Order: sequence, then C-alpha cells, then structure tokens
Amino acid sequence: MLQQTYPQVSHPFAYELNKDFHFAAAHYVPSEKAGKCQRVHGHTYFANITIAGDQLDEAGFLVNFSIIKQLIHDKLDHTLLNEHGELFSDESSALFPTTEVVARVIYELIAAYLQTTENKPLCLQVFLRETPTSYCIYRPVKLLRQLQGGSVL
Ligand SMILES: Nc1nc2c(c(=O)[nH]1)N=C([C@H](O)[C@H](O)COP(=O)(O)OP(=O)(O)OP(=O)(O)O)CN2
Ligand SMILES: [Zn+2]
Repeated sequence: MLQQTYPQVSHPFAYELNKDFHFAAAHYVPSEKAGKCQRVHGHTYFANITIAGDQLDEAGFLVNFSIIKQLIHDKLDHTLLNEHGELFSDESSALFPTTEVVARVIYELIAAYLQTTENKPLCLQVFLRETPTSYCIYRPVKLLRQLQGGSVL
C-alpha cells in the first residue's frame, strides 16, 4: 500500500496508533449539486485511523490493528454504500455517502467499538481518501475540545 504521512492531531496521551487500510465500494450522491457523482460509480477508499490512550490491554495493545480494519472493511468492502440503510440514507444530506459523511460514519463505528473495550482508547481522527486528488478528515471536535480543557482525562 502507498505509504504517506497524515496531518497530526494534538492530544495529551502516551500512546497513539495509526491504522491504514483500504476498501473498494460504490456510491452515488443523490443531489443535483453532485453532477456526475449522482450516477453510481466506484472508488478504492484509503483510510487512516488515529487512536490514542494511556492504558494498554492485556495483550499490550492500545487496540488490535486488525480489529480496526475488520470493523470497516468487512462491512463496506465491495458494497454499494447507499444500500447500508443503517448507516446512510438518500433522504437526508447528513446521511448521503459523501466523503465527509463516510469519514464520520467510520469514526462512529470505531468509537462505538472502542467504548466496549477494557482500556477504552479514543479515536481522534479519520482520514479518508476517495480519489487520488480528494480526501476528507473527520475529527470529533467536541471530544477534542474536552481534551484541551482537561475534562476527559
Ligand atoms: N465535498 C465533496 N465534494 C465531492 C464529493 C464528496 O464526497 N464531497 N464527491 C464527489 C464525487 O463522488 C467524486 O467521487 C469525487 O469527485 P472529484 O474529486 O471531483 O473526482 P475527479 O476524479 O473528477 O477529480 P479530478 O479533479 O479530475 O482529480 C464530487 N465532489
Ligand atoms: Zn464518488
């Protein structure tokens, strides 16, 4: 896989891990503003996930790299994103599978999993590349502001 550096998110934690993975998926954006992207087309999405925390689990992991990939890859790879009715919807722009929304949904899926773990690390950034020239970064700003204010630690 292509190696690249990603924008850093500032945080106070001792450990930070990053997981790169990719998945192939089709989508369409059901808005006139999307032009040609209203038609079904496909991408190889490249994701980089940033997770941080102070505590390791009994395996010495912040979180198992392979689980982070599985959570997203097993669900979305070789699917039509618009058909995931539990994640996306053609009825509301907040749920159209744009790069922005897909990045946020990936964050939500990973954050929900991390809350079930014993050491509860935090997802701080999702970088999602949709094409060679287009990518989006989602950051949980409420959480990051709480971290800056010291109220999560
Ligand atoms: N803010 C967003 N704009 C666009 C999105 C999106 O998700 N968020 N999506 C699309 C299309 O789905 C398309 O997949 C990507 O568009 P674009 O970068 O324009 O792709 P091209 O390969 O045509 O771009 P080049 O400029 O030729 O590299 C559109 N906009
Ligand atoms: Zn697209």
